[in-house]
Amino acid sequence: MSGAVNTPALELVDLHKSFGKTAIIRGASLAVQSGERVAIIGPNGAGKSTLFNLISGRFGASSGQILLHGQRIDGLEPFEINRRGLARSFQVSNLFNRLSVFENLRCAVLWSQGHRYAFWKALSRLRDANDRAEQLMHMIRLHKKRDTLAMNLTYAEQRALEIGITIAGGADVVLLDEPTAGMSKSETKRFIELIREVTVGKTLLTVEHDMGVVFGLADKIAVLVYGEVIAFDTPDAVRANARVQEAYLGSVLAETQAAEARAC
Ligand SMILES: Nc1ncnc2c1ncn2[C@@H]1O[C@H](COP(=O)(O)OP(=O)(O)OP(=O)(O)O)[C@@H](O)[C@H]1O
Repeated sequence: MSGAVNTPALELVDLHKSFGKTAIIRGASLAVQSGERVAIIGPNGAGKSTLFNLISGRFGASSGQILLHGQRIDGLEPFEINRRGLARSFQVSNLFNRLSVFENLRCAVLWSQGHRYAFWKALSRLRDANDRAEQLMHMIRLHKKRDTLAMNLTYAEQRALEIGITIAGGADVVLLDEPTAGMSKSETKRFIELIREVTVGKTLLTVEHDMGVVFGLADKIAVLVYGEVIAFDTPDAVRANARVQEAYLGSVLAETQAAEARAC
């Protein structure tokens, strides 16, 4: 055989998770290559959020392995996984509402550098953190809101700030949980562009219900049904996959088309 085999940026190997006697993740396997943008889709209750919680270390797996760049991360604490280069978006509630955009970003940068308990001592002298926060603020297009308190931002701006905080530490594998949930169509469109820009060169995993976002953003789609990845392929291949049609996508696409027809 010729050609080197690339180590996946993120790999799940026969992952299982049960809550009590109930098996939720039932042998999920997935290999995501560096730089790929992957959307995880599946019916309600399929285990998508649970999978994110396992990958980010919030839940421990019942069995199986999770590898980040070939190194096992299952069993590590969330902050250890974060320091190894995997970041997960939190919901808007993770923002410091009474801090400004700039201060939120600077806190995130300092935390990622391990200044968690000392950041108040010499903020103004920490030039690197200030520079990085400025850079992030431009990336997420909130530089004109530099001194606005997080609580006074629009919802879409808060979600952008949340993404800035997520990538503040320079993680190269980024997990976003329904990044456009609650946004209008035009906000969603702009937000997809923003996500594309800020994740250039990174590996991205999103959990997503909105098929417009899925097909607009993802290089590959992983379909999770009853805790198993039943398909992992390009959007076109997944759309054409008979098993996916039967288990999930057929009904979702029909609903989407019916909703669009009603809206016309
Ligand atoms: N901490 C927990 N304890 C017990 N059961 C849980 C826990 N977390 C999730 N579950 C159960 O696991 C199943 C999968 O939930 P999960 O939220 O991962 O699905 P999902 O695919 O993200 O669903 P949705 O699309 O509706 O958000 C559900 O039946 C849920 O009730």
